[in-house]
Amino acid sequence: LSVAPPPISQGLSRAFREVMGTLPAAVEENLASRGVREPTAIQKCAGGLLRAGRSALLSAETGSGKSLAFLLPTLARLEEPDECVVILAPTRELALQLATEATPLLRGFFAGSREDGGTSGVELLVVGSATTSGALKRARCIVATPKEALETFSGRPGLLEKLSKATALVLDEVDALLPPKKKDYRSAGSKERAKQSGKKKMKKPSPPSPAARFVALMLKSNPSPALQVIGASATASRATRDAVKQALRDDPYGRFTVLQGNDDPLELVRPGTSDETAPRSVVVPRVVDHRVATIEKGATHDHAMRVVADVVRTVKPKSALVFLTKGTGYAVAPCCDALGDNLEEDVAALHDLLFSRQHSDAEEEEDNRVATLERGRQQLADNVKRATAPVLVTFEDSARGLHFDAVDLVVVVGLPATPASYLHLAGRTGRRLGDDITPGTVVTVCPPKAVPVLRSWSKQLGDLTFHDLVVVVSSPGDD
Ligand SMILES: Nc1ncnc2c1ncn2[C@@H]1O[C@H](COP(=O)(O)OP(=O)(O)OP(=O)(O)O)[C@@H](O)[C@H]1O
Repeated sequence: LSVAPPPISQGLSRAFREVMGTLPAAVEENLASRGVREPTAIQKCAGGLLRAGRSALLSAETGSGKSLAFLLPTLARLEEPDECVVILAPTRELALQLATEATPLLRGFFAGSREDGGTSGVELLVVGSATTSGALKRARCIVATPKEALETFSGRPGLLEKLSKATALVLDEVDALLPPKKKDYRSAGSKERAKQSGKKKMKKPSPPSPAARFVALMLKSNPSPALQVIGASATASRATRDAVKQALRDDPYGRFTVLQGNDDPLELVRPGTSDETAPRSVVVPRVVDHRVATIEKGATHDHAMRVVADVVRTVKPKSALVFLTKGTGYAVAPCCDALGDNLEEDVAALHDLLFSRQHSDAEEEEDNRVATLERGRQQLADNVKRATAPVLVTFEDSARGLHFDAVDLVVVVGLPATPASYLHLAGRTGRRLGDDITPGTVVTVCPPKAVPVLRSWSKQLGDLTFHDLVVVVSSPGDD
């Protein structure tokens, strides 16, 4: 099976231009090659606001184009050669994807200008990436995971100077970077009794996360009144906004304080409703079909992968992503081997596909590093588009924000940690391809006891229905 390329757009619609402004021809061409024509709902809601330099949190369903919604306005606002946009992402997989997405756009914005000089201007700061201080100082877009960003910039005045020139700080998958505080669900009575008996556990406050510390470092280093802060996530909520505001509270320049009578400095932008108090709608497109299949409790990874192989043969996907949840204790490599033994299709660890080439050239020259990034991504795209159905295996933690055109089956092995985790896993399918949203199936493979728990999340997940998957058991080679 081969995957149809996204339909070639006939050029951007008037609505898109109204939302995103006039874009250079090279940017338009790049968008056209991706089938972009009309703005998505979140792009419509957020485009004008972000172009005007406002800070905001973007909340819209998975696969709905949040990345372009923040990339286009922020890159378009870069003017001076030393200005830059800093993007934080919780995983290096997502950081790599964002850097890859930003590269041609940035080139498009600066094509022909003297500073282009053959480099993309996008620098990636993740474990294993090779970057230099010189490249970071010249970068127009720095994409990083929080720990690596913190380690690179802390205590280095030469580089902190670069942060002072940032026009925007983007926190992609913001609720993973700055998780909302857990609520204390104990009743008032039980809290009072615990207080009186003196038994209330004095919980040590946890130290600030690397993301929170990087945000603080950035605010301290950047005195610009125009610094824009943008967060994005399918599961961004008012609680997320409170968590972000908490991180912005100590801004030494007081830029994110709500002044009476003024607009909120961090608007929560959700398409479909102007009422922030309205209940959350489903955040995975309705075209996604949710199913369950069972394995024995405590099943070995061999047994679990035999069931996953049956699921793949039953659904017959173009491409599948298999997520191993933490609770299973399964490791990726043995699961890849076991699945490979049970399937004819190629099975690979997502991590190997994304990063194998990256590691090999730690000393590469600057130009080559950009090429390496693109090659890695191209390799991935080629693998996913091959004639056989590739099956990629990874941990649940690496799911957030990843986009692969061809994935029409997601297999979740074990029960995800929370309903929100389920949504981010499920949301790897049913994603936008040109003007359409491709349908997909999500199958959770878990012990029978976990099924009622999954079904009990149905309401929270926007009234999703989990049907049983009738698995066709067959052996490799059967037709
Ligand atoms: N206006 C558009 N028209 C057509 N395709 C688009 C448009 N905007 C974005 N896309 C494409 O939609 C796909 C999904 O976009 P993106 O990865 O930004 O989703 P997302 O909202 O960030 O999802 P998630 O919440 O899962 O991270 C990408 O392939 C992107 O190129």
